[in-house]
Amino acid sequence: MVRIVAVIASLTGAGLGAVALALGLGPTEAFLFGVGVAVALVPEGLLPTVTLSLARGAQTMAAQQALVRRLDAVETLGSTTFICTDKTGTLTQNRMNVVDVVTTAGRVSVEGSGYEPTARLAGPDEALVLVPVIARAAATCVGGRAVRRDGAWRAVGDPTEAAVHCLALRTAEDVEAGPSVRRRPYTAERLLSSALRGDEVSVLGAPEAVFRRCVSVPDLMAPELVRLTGGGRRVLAVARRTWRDDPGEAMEHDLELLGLIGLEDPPRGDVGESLRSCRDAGIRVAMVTGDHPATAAAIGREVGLLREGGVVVDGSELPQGDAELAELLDNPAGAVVARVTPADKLRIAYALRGRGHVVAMTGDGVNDAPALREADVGVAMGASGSDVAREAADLVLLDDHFGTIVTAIELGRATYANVRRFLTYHLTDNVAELTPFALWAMSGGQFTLALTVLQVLALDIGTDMLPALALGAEPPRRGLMGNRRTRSLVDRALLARAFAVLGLTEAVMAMAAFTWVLVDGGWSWGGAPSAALLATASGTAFAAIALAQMANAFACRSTVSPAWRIRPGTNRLVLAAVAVEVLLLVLFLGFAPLAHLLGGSWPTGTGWLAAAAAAVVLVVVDGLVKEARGLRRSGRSPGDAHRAASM
Ligand SMILES: Nc1ncnc2c1ncn2[C@@H]1O[C@H](COP(=O)(O)OP(=O)(O)OP(=O)(O)O)[C@@H](O)[C@H]1O
Repeated sequence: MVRIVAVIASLTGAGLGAVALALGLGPTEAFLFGVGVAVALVPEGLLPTVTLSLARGAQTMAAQQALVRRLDAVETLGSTTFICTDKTGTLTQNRMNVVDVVTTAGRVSVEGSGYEPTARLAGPDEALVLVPVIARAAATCVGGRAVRRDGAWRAVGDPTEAAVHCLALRTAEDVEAGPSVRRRPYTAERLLSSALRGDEVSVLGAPEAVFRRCVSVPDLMAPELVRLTGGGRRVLAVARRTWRDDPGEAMEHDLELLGLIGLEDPPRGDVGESLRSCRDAGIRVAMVTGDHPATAAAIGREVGLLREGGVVVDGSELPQGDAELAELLDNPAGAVVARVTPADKLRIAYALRGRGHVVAMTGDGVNDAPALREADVGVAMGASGSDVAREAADLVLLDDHFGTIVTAIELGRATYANVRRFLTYHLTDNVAELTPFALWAMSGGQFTLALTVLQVLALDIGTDMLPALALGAEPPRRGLMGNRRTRSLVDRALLARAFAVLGLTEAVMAMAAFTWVLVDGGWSWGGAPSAALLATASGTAFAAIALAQMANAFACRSTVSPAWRIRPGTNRLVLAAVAVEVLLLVLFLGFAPLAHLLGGSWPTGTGWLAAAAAAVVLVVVDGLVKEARGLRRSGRSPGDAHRAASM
């Protein structure tokens, strides 16, 4: 954006310089005019202010466990309209615990805490005797472990696997005993893992993947699967066979089904609240998970992601066309896509972007990298994700928490609102700086030029810089997520306020102060004032703009509240910046060598009064416009008025 402004400013400067030449101004004066226009239009302080504001946003996010890997992601985060999130670990705690075992002779419930190897088992005797067999076979397939460390039992490796190992510790003896194990680890493509110990093959995996490989599936398994998944359990099926060859894919067929294991993974406590914030902000959320559709739907309902009328779809049944896919997921009552593959995730990100959404997509696996790159904001898990996913991401969640994504979006929005604040502030100044050059040219040089190019630079880079930076640090307003965010940074409302209200007032007041001092000193239209009179009048115009900008710093803190209704102490940086601005103004006008270089001298008493009036009038005009707009809004809808109150 800064580059675009610079190009427009240069072209406008060159164009108007040429017009001035055509109107009869001498080449030197026309050139001076062109340079003045260009310098006045370029908000020289904007680039560092934007960069520092984004950096500050990134720093605040890091303190909230959200690590931004690219600075511009801060702004993109604030624009997010769709979040595609994992389930396990993001919406849930990823603290797996086996609570159900279904054997071929009936079901057994397991009551144990965390990864502790003690538990109470309840169920029919003929089922209870089968639990150790299932647990041992399942544990053979996994590398994750439940271990005692620093006095507590913890998961080492994948929590699902650690919970399976823990079940074996709770129910079976000599879990590790026997010949060495050759494993085929779990992959999301196969949805299962297997192991060969001696001549016995054990297979553990998603029920549909294991059932397909079994010789037969006892009748009780299908309803038990529905019961378990409907209760939000992650379900693993366990099967076995005898094998006297090398381990490989072939051994994972013609299996005997031993049973099902149901794991509980409680939702994170504050996910419901984060989801409500998303809804208030008009952000859609879809769960995109590798888990079973019924498990995912149950968790979705429990946390409030999926409501009446929401959609649940299996990854293998996604619509072929991208437009239909995006339309299906863009559901205000929530969407769940289960048994999803990395390729599905890539398609989902692509389709939703095609529908105009700004998409944040979470991912942890190596294969998630393309989807993370396709999304506007790729979000990787810092605690459990792979390095490849982190490399591909724009945002890394240090705590894997869904709430952290929402906090990052909120902070992104706050940063975005701040960029709009200081943009308004800078643009106001540009109007006031451009006006003297425009009047001078339009009058064919009859109206004396009020500002020098160096004075314009002193305003842009000197006095304006710190208040703009302070506006970039405006603390987030409560209810910010309730605001529908404007799509573009510079919209009609911002331009109208900066140019037609603030800029116009500041320009009129500065030029009035300048003319007042000139006329008071004996100048009349078309005449050339003495050098001393011009310097005093020019110093007055300079002071009027600088003082009006001090008032503007307070006015720009809000787009709805008049400056007199905003408590100054809530952004002390603005107070400090304005104090420095006063010192700079005194230096620029009172320190003779500098004042001489810039081309303006210390104003008279009436000059100072006229300059101070610019500040007062700017705050009053801005405040009255805000009050009038507030009245109009509350006349229309009280809800709108409340919603708009945050920026
Ligand atoms: N270590 C494992 N061994 C065998 N099967 C497993 C293992 N881990 C998971 N599964 C099965 O594979 C399915 C998908 O699990 P996976 O961990 O790949 O999903 P995910 O995409 O990481 O889930 P989420 O999006 O919720 O984080 C599970 O429902 C489970 O049935």
